[in-house]
Amino acid sequence: MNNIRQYQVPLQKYMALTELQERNERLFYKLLIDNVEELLPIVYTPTVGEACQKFGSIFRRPQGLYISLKEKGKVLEVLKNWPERTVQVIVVTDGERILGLGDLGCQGMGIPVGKLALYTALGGVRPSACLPITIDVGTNNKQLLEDEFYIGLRQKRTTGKEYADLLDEFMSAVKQNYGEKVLIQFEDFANHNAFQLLEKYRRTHLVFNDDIQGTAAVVLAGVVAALRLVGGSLSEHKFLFLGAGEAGTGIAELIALEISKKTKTPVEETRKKIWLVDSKGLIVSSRKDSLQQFKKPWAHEHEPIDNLLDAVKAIKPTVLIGSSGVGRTFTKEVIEAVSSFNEKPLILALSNPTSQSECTAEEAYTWSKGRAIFASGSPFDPVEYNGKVYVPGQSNNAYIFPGFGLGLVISGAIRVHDDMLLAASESLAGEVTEEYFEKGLIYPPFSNIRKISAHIAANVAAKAYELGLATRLPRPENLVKYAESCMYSPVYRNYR
Ligand SMILES: NC(=O)C1=CN([C@@H]2O[C@H](COP(=O)(O)OP(=O)(O)OC[C@H]3O[C@@H](n4cnc5c(N)ncnc54)[C@H](OP(=O)(O)O)[C@@H]3O)[C@@H](O)[C@H]2O)C=CC1
Ligand SMILES: CC(=O)C(=O)O
Ligand SMILES: [Mg+2]
Repeated sequence: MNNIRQYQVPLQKYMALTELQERNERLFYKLLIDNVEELLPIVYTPTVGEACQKFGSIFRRPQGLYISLKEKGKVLEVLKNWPERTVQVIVVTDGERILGLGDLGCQGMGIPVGKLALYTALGGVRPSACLPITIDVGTNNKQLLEDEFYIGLRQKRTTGKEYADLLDEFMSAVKQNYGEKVLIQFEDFANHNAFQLLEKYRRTHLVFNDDIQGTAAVVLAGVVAALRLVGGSLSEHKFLFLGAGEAGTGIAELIALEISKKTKTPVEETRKKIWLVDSKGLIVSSRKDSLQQFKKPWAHEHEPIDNLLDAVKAIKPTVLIGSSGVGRTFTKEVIEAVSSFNEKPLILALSNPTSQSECTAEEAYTWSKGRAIFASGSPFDPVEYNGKVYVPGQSNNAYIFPGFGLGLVISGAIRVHDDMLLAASESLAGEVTEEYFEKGLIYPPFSNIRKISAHIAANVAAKAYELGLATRLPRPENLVKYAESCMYSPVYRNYR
């Protein structure tokens, strides 16, 4: 840590940690686990975003497996080149929507590598059982195509049948090589592929889309926890999203599902509490014909509104959620408006990395005159306002996916079910105790994450057994203890 702390520039810390991960993996994980709050912003958002942007020029050795269009017809052979035979979790991207930074092509590899480092450090999945994969179908990022250090295919993205065929070959090869119980986590695909891939493979493979499903579980947990501060039940709140893509509609759907289950109301009804704004304005029924499939359920009756501020004034949400990938969109006027009709507005600025956050923590607290309950996708330091210190929480799927994946792995689950997401979410919400509420936090600190992950894993595994989706039989009696016993720890053996 002393060495890492010598570096002033976060990207240099990232590079030093990458070298450490390659040189002494056990020490890397020991550092990460013991200093999780300090190192998370380096191996994960925001620094991992910068690392992906500059990936070509900081590249040393491949840390994951690249599968390119050139390998069409040979994907199984390529998979067999990976030296580990037992793989439990794959995180795969095609690099088209890296955080809120857009299409970074092959340079998106930093994301699967970073996510899997968290699978090990936060969720205890053995490093050797983690496989980062980037599928290289080209990039539409002109700057990268012209960059002499770009490491990927120098061509525009392929789409349509060629794309679908490569993905299909990949999905079959993974199952053939690693069996039915390997978890495939889709990460940072653009939404025009993400929803289709999830829909296509969720009945045949153990697949999980972190941006749609993991984000949904973490946000639902934060909102449920926040209700203890704000008051009211979930069904009494009104939600407005800026951004109606994977994160926005994924969260909206899980909230609607939870309200539906709690109030025994059809989900078609509970969706009416939730409104979304996209780049064209409020999603309303008059736009229905031109909307992408995943937005259609959110097209409620309302006159068209083309901007967020007017939507806030018209809808009067109690919860405002940013999932647009565009920074500084929660302006002073927007935050003042939402604070004018809420004693304690709940404001979540989910977009990553920090540069894309809809507002800063300081802006949220200052413009709401210290009344906002605020959390963000990338971390912000505590803020002092009017002599009081406010500690913003981090609303990031990193709270969910490591424990969620561990739960699937230890139960030998063969499919993901929405009820497992609700189970993970409930478990996380239950970890927020009074001492955190007093600081305004709606998530527990990451320093407790391994314990939290073990509880999430146990809850998810319990649900897998209940649903008949678990294959590890008999069911362990104490699932928390069992989860803990399965977790990798970076300790050295004692030799006599
Ligand atoms: N905190 C967390 O754990 C997570 C955070 N994220 C972050 O959320 C962001 C979005 O991700 P994701 O949902 O996958 O992305 P998508 O591309 O799927 O969705 C983005 C949405 O934002 C809308 N949008 C874009 N620009 C504007 C604008 N100027 N005004 C209003 N709406 C706009 C888009 O509109 P249109 O449809 O019209 O193009 C689209 O609906 C990213 O920054 C990502 O890092 C994602 C997952 C997890
Ligand atoms: C956190 C995450 O998954 C994202 O920003 O895409
Ligand atoms: Mg993501």
